[in-house]
Amino acid sequence: MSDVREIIIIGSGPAGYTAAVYAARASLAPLVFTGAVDAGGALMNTTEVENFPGFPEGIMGPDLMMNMKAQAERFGAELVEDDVTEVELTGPIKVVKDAAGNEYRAKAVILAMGSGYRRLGVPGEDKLSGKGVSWCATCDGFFFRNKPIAVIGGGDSAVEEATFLSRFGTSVTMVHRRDQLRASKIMAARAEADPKVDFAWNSVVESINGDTSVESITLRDTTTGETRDLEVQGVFVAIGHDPRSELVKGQVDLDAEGYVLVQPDSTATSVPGVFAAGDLVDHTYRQAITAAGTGCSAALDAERYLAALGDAVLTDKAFARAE
Ligand SMILES: Cc1cc2nc3c(=O)[nH]c(=O)nc-3n(C[C@H](O)[C@H](O)[C@H](O)COP(=O)(O)OP(=O)(O)OC[C@H]3O[C@@H](n4cnc5c(N)ncnc54)[C@H](O)[C@@H]3O)c2cc1C
Repeated sequence: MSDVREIIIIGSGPAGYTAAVYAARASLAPLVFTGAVDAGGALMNTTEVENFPGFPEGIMGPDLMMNMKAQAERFGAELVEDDVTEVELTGPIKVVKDAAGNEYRAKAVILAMGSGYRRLGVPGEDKLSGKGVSWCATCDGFFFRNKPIAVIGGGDSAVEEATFLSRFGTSVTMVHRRDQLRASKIMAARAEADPKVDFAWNSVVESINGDTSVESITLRDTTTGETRDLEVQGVFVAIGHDPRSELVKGQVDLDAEGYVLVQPDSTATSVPGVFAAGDLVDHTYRQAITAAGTGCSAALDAERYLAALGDAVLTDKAFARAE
């Protein structure tokens, strides 16, 4: 059993690193898989983070994540900069395999693989990401004060983004491929009643244009095929999220949209010894601070689970001695 660790954490966003800080400080020597390409998580792709408590002047996303990494390492977390490609979670000893073909075992696993914002996949989107293109109005809306904005999408979250952004922008154009919103009636009515929100119906984005920042988007009318440019300085893409739960599909319970299900008031999944945190479980808030919060909870839940396992082993030994 010597090569069996106490705890393995998969993911190095705010959820994974916070879980690592707590687990390391509890002397559980966590092994953290950071991911090969996305080490540090979603905030590595953003500029200023202004709403994470403790940084009154804001902090650059990559700096915040480097700080979290350093804090986890300071207390003894061990990092593997690779993707986990396979897991076997059902038994009492969990097996985790990485892309390099190494195999690791642990008594508890924390899943913190996050979720990916769906991208439009059009020219200009990658180049201007963080330079006018955003996936998070709560995070970035403030930067578009008195500027024209477009929100792409027609569901509840797109409407929520649009009505939130109308506080800041001079105008907010909702670009939707259909001729009416997909959002619930009450949400749609809210957008329609907002004097700053207007609509580009039957429209899809062909490209996002600008050299160093967004200057316009090119829209194509889905009924006539005609294209036109719309001058905007902010583009918020709100066409959905996909939790990165493929790795554990079929092993832990997921909801219909693929988010990992946890028990009420807990981070425990359907499998004993497996906990989940951050955007991987979160339909609603999807913020760095909420991910960090549930990362903390997952480490504390795992710590209690391991302590109970230890108690069970001690009790078994005591019974064995008495027999
Ligand atoms: C552009 C942008 C700007 C944002 N700005 C803000 C902001 O200003 N304020 C705010 O509060 N929130 C912001 N957010 C939201 C915030 O980034 C997320 O809510 C938060 O990062 C979620 O944390 P997480 O740890 O759950 O997941 P993530 O940060 O997504 O991290 C997931 C981690 O899992 C790893 N991973 C995934 N699969 C595997 C695997 N198979 N093996 C190993 N590792 C794996 C990835 O490499 C990554 O390290 C922003 C998001 C984006 C995209």
